[in-house]
Amino acid sequence: MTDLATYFRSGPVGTIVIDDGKANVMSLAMLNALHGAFDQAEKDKTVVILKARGKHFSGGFDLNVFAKGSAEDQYLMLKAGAELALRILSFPTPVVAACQGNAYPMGAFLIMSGDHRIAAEGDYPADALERSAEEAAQKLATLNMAAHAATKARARGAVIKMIRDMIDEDITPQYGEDRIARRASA
Ligand SMILES: C/C=C/C(=O)SCCNC(=O)CCNC(=O)[C@H](O)C(C)(C)COP(=O)(O)OP(=O)(O)OC[C@H]1O[C@@H](n2cnc3c(N)ncnc32)[C@H](O)[C@@H]1OP(=O)(O)O
Repeated sequence: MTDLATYFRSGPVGTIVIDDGKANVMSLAMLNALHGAFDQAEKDKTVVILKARGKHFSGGFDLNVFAKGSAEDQYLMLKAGAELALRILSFPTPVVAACQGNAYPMGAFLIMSGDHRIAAEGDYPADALERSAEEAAQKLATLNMAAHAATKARARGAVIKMIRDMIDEDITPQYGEDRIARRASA
C-alpha cells in the first residue's frame, strides 16, 4: 500500500483516504493502492469509509494514460478500475462513500458501488461530512455481517455477473491494442 491511499482502523470502522495531492486521479498506482487498502479492510473485517482529501473526490481515470500510454498501460488501468468497482459492489462488509467534491467517471463508479453514499458540496463543512460518514459506519457495524454479505450478493448478483463478464470478455489486452489503433488513425 502506498501513500496514495491510506487505511486506518478505529474499532469496527476502517477508513480509506484517497490523496494524490492534486485531483486524486485513478492511475494504475492509485487503483493498486486502493486495492491494497481494501485488502487490509477485508482482513480486519471492518466497515469501510471511503473518502478523499482535497477539493475533488477524484478526477477519474488518468487521462495521460489514454492520451500517451501504451496499450498495456491502458488495459491494466481499465482492468484495475473495473475490478475495484466490482470488489466494492461485492465487498463482504458495508462500504460508506463520503464525497466532498467533484467525482469524474471512475471516481463516481467507486462511490456508486458502495452501500451508503454521503455527498457534500460548496461550503458544507468537511467535519460534518466526516461525522455523518462515521455515524453511518458505526450503525452499519451493528449488522450481522454474514447476512449482509449474503443479501448483497443476492440483490446485486445480476450486476456483479454482468461486470465480471465485461471484465473477462472485453477488458482484455486487445482492449488496449484497439485503443492505440484508434488513436493512431485519429
Ligand atoms: C469510464 C471512466 C472514464 C474516466 O474516468 S475518464 C476521466 C475523465 N475525467 C475528466 O475529464 C476530468 C478532467 N479534469 C478536470 O476537469 C479538472 O482537472 C478537475 C475538475 C478534476 C480539477 O480542476 P482544477 O481544480 O481546476 O485543477 P486542475 O489544475 O485542472 O487539476 C489539477 C491537476 O490534476 C491533473 N488532472 C486532473 N484530472 C486529471 C485526470 N483525469 N487525468 C490526469 N490528470 C488530471 C491536472 O492536469 C492538473 O495537473 P498539473 O497540476 O500537473 O497541471
